[in-house]
Amino acid sequence: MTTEQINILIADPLSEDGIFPLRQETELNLNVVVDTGLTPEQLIEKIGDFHVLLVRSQTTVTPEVIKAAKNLKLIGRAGVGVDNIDLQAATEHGIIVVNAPDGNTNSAAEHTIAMMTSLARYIPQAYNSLKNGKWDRKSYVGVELKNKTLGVVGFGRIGVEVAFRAKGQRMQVLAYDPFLTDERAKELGVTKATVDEICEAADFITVHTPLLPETRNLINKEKFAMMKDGVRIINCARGGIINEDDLYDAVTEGKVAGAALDVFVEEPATDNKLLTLPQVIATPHLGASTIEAQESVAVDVSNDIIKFFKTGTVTNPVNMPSIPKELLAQVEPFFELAEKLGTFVTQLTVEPIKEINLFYAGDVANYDVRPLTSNALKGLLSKNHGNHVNDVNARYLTERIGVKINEHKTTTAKGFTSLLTLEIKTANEVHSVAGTLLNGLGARIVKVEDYVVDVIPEGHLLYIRNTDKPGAIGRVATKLAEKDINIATMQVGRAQVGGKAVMMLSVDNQVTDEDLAFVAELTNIDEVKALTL
Ligand SMILES: NC(=O)C1=CN([C@@H]2O[C@H](COP(=O)(O)OP(=O)(O)OC[C@H]3O[C@@H](n4cnc5c(N)ncnc54)[C@H](O)[C@@H]3O)[C@@H](O)[C@H]2O)C=CC1
Ligand SMILES: O=C(O)C(=O)COP(=O)(O)O
Repeated sequence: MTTEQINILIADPLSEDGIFPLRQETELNLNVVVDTGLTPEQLIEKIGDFHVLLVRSQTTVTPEVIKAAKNLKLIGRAGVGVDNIDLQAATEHGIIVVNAPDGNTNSAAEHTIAMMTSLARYIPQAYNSLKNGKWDRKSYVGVELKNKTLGVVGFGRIGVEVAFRAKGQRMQVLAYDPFLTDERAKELGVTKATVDEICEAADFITVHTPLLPETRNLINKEKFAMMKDGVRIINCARGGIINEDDLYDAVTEGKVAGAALDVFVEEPATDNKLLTLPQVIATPHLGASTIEAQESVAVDVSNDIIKFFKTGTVTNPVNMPSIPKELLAQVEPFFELAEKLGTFVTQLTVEPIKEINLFYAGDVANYDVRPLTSNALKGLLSKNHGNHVNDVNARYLTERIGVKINEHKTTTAKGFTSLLTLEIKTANEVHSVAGTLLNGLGARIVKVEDYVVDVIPEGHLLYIRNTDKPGAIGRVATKLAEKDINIATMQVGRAQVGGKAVMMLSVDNQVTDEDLAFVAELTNIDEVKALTL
């Protein structure tokens, strides 16, 4: 049981029913603080005490917030879009970001359909008019959805659900998504199209992509120019996917008959010029605002927080690869071994590493080995980054310093069921270490450089390279005894009789390379290194 207190800051309004997993958790010592509506300065001041930050779309998690977040381990987004969170800064600081991608799909899709129907039939305008005492039937003659073409740009969870519902309205659906295959389009009963084809053919266009550099201004002046006169536009995804100035012009010029917007470049959007246009109907980012969606996203993100602090893994990571359960079961036993190999090999050199080669051999090569590589890199970087390196940032930090990472797979493992070999290259040196899992006995290092050994990768080790001449082993043992360094186990290996050899000793207490200078001076000893795993 973990007793250390985990402080959780809920900075945006979350469903109280949805956070019940946090409230009722007993194994972890969770301290949940709800403080919504903080200014950016207040958040920066406050965040240092917290291990978890939970947000929706209102709170912007800037690099400054992350810099001030000295204890932060996890940022939870109770919803889909993470464009309000600086993922790069989070990754750099080893902070895992999780979201709740499934919980609000229905609500967002239903809201999109509600907006499209309202747009087609002028419901908000007519409502306003009637509430203002007018019985005006002439101004609000709408269009039917039936037999119209809906273009869906971004065919992920929400896009697909919108398409299903639109088909229920007997609309034809054109869909664009870089990942949409012909087979899937056919299976879902939609026609695959490009964005340009959608612009040319659609009567209604709805966007459902994330806001990314590639999707910002995806629908712009050029795209409006391609559209049919009288097209209607819906955005329940993110402000900025449709260029707001270009939309304003297209509406005022009469190209676009109307637009329904739930999201805006700047929110709260009380001062947006689009809202002055009678053809534009709008809601204040309400796509996910239903009892059901809010409960669901809060439950999902709460469960991921608990899972993270109990197991170190999460279900919905945003800035690290998600490991499916089946894969995790296969590769998790190798995590520690991979990390130890990294910790081991990095201590064999003082030169900067330029290239890392990971060789996966045998059974393990049948799986996605990227999580193992992350663990190996974590071990490798630990010498310089201590515990600031983790699964989230290990690959990022390695690549940032310009180190090349190569993964190689082969099915033959030299007699082992699975064998992991880690090789590092510096400007002048190449070092390698290999390890395996022995049935029932755990991890073993089985090869260091070219020498076959059998070493448990833990504790304090001495790695001694020598020439295979009588007396070398005895001299080392005697010298260590003189200095009161107790040998727990000892392994020797050699490439050939009388040639280069290696001794691997485990000792009871930590020693440094300096403590061992006297060993290096012994006859036939070439190199001595103290390693801690
Ligand atoms: N208004 C609201 O309250 C809500 C808004 N959203 C927003 O809806 C959007 C979509 O959410 P989901 O469907 O759950 O996400 P998703 O990840 O399931 O789908 C997004 C799709 O966009 C596609 N995409 C990426 N780049 C693209 C490009 N350049 N062109 C076309 N498609 C591209 C992806 O391949 C993916 O299939 C997100 O921006 C999310 O933040 C989500 C929930 C509620
Ligand atoms: O999930 C999303 O991406 C949303 O846009 C929902 O935002 P919200 O949590 O309602 O602020």
